[in-house]
Amino acid sequence: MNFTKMQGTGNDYIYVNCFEETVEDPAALAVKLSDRHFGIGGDGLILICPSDVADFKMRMFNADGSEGRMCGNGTRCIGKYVYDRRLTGKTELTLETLSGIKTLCLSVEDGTVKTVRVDMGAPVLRAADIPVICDTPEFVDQSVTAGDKTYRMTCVSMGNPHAVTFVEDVASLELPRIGPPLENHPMFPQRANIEFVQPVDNQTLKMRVWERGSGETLACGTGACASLVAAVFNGKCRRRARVILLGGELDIEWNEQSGRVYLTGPAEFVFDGEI
Ligand SMILES: N[C@H](CCC[C@H](N)C(=O)O)C(=O)O
Repeated sequence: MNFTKMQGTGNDYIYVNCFEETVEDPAALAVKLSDRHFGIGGDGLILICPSDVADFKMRMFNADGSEGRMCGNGTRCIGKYVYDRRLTGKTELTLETLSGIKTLCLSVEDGTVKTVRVDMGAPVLRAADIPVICDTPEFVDQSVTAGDKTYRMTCVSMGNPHAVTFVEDVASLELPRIGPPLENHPMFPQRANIEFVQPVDNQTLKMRVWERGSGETLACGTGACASLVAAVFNGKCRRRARVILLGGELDIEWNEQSGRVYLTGPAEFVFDGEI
């Protein structure tokens, strides 16, 4: 089977073109191939599939084999893949995901995609829809105790669940220790992606992420969107900001008129291979 390794701000996935390949058990394949010692190595597996309702369809699997409902960095890489590999000549695409149809706008230079702007849709804050188990309609700036610590968290869904907490210094955090108790907290019946955000100024956020099913990744597109929304809700930044991640930078805008979040960033090929 042919595969392509790609990365968006360091969030690296193994991509399989399911117009040409058939993947019988994607969950098991994601676990096997994501292993950075015994497999190809990646944050998970992404299938590029035909769609009856959009130009293409994405299925995304975390490194633990769980299927995610949306992947911002992954959508940008799919945009680059399908344009550069001539599966389409369009620079405005629709992509079917488990969290609805997303629109991608490809910026092309010298015949290849450099950056992609993704309409990520409107954020969801209703607790029951994230989902978060709590006794309030939304979960904004409320306490969560996990392990030996209590955090002030704001929960947002971008089609997948996120819990955002604001910190003084992201660099000092030990995510492998503090991430799992939050990811698996009983208040998150479907687990959650956990973002640690250090506001730099009202247009710049630093962020690290402990991802549901993949652990710490160098970037998380949906997490950057959730972080921006949470920062606006908590009065920590304007509706458009640069999010600085370990793997690079993303431009996130929560548009006031439309209420929709836009994610803009790079996408890169790493290598092609066959297994
Ligand atoms: N890295 C992805 C998010 C993966 C989310 C996944 N960990 C889950 O929701 O289970 C992104 O760029 O949006």
